[in-house]
Amino acid sequence: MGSSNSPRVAFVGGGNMARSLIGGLVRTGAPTDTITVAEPNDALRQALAADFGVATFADNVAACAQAEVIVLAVKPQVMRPVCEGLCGIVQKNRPLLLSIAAGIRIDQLSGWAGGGAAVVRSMPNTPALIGAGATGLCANAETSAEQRAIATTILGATGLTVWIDNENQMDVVTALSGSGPAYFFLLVEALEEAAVAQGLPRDAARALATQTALGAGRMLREDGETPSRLRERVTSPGGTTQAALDAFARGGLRELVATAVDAATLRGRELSAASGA
Ligand SMILES: NC(=O)C1=CN([C@@H]2O[C@H](COP(=O)(O)OP(=O)(O)OC[C@H]3O[C@@H](n4cnc5c(N)ncnc54)[C@H](OP(=O)(O)O)[C@@H]3O)[C@@H](O)[C@H]2O)C=CC1
Ligand SMILES: O=C(O)[C@@H]1CCC=N1
Repeated sequence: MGSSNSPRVAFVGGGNMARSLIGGLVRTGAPTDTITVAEPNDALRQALAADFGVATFADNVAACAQAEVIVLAVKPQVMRPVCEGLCGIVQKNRPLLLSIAAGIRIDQLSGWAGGGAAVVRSMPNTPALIGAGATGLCANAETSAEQRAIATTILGATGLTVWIDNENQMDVVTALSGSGPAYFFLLVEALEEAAVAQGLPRDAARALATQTALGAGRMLREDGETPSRLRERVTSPGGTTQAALDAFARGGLRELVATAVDAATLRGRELSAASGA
């Protein structure tokens, strides 16, 4: 962003994910007077105003009054009343609705806001906080090419963006990259515990596990080789890595990962079903 034609963006919900997206926008040069935030928590409002210089509101409609884009950044469980409360302003001004909520479908968002709205459903992740996010996005037919480009700019300010054509696949995106950081954190936790159990001091175990995760992640992105080829390069025949990988295989690691992703995908579908049509 960062020009006089930056769109006016209102965030509804000023929690963790909204903070990371606002930070990305401000870092990449969006004028702070184009950003407003609605957030019920007084302390959060004050922190957002102090940290980013954006205007904050306790009232959702007031925050969205001038917005060309409304970023819906509340929990899935409160999305319905939030959209219903914005119905009047959406029908009057026809802003783009840009949701980051897990599970909630485009037709639900549009219907709750009175119908006919341009809607982009997206799924960012917490590395957005440090500009290393990964976001899947999906638009409905009412969304113009210009609005898609705006959505790409907003989410792209925090990292990689990937457009998904089939909305049904957004629950898989949620299960993969939305929840995914937690899977890698869990693996690092488990590696640290295992090394401590073998006698390594905790500080050393955490530092080595953390740097190994970073190094492996950078190789995945920068080396150009497939994950399986990179794994093979570490694995000397009859060596230590092979012994560990055999133990993972005996424990059914791949099947367990598939079961976990399936559970997260199903949970996304349950979240939308629980909110009604
Ligand atoms: N955390 C993650 O890793 C990811 C989360 N998401 C999605 O992002 C969304 C937000 O998650 P996250 O930032 O973690 O959650 P947070 O709870 O940190 O943020 C949500 C904010 O919305 C506020 N809020 C509650 N009700 C309303 C309302 N009626 N109007 C306006 N604001 C309201 C909450 O206030 P209060 O706390 O006072 O209720 C809270 O500050 C969710 O839909 C989630 O599915 C997407 C990708 C990754
Ligand atoms: O756990 C959740 O439901 C949210 C969505 C993806 C990451 N956190």
